[in-house]
Amino acid sequence: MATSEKNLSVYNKESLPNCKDMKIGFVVSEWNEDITQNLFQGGFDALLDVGVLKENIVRWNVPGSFELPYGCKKMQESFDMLDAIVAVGNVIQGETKHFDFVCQGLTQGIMDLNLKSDIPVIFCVLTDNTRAQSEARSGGVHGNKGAEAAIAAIKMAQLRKDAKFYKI
Ligand SMILES: Nc1c(NC[C@H](O)[C@H](O)[C@H](O)CO)[nH]c(=O)[nH]c1=O
Ligand SMILES: CC(=O)[C@@H](O)COP(=O)(O)O
Repeated sequence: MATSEKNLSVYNKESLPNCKDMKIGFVVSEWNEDITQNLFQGGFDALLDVGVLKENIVRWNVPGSFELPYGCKKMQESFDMLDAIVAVGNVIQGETKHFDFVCQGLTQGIMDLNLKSDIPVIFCVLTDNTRAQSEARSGGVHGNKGAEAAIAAIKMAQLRKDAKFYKI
């Protein structure tokens, strides 16, 4: 299903675990800052809506999306009490192949963090052909990917808790 066939901001609160003790981090890219701020706000608002406490949310900024893996890694090391981290970025195709390398690098970096470390890192990065596509997915006609990512963070945080519970 393509994003254009769904609303990224829609979630079922009833299906979520108790979130009041969850601690969530955001690492936010400053490139395309209007878009990434909207993504962050969408995620922040969704977390409060489902019961996460404002004081249990931490945010760091990085210069661009290519720096997201490093920022998330340092956040994992600095705040080992976090239940999940959301990596927020927006990469828009320009005239050159730079888009491909930024997207490949950040995607591999975030996947590596998920496979090699304990705190889950959620991929809240819009990788779009046009600014219009990014605007539509950060609080526009297709909803807000930040909200989708925040809900994913809650679900992965709970999966991590459940996994520790069942570990002998
Ligand atoms: N063009 C975009 C970038 N480029 C910057 C890189 O992410 C990186 O900060 C730079 O290459 C220095 O290492 N970043 C985005 O997040 N979005 C873009 O559209
Ligand atoms: C994703 C990018 O780095 C890109 O927006 C930069 O634009 P250009 O490819 O025209 O240098």
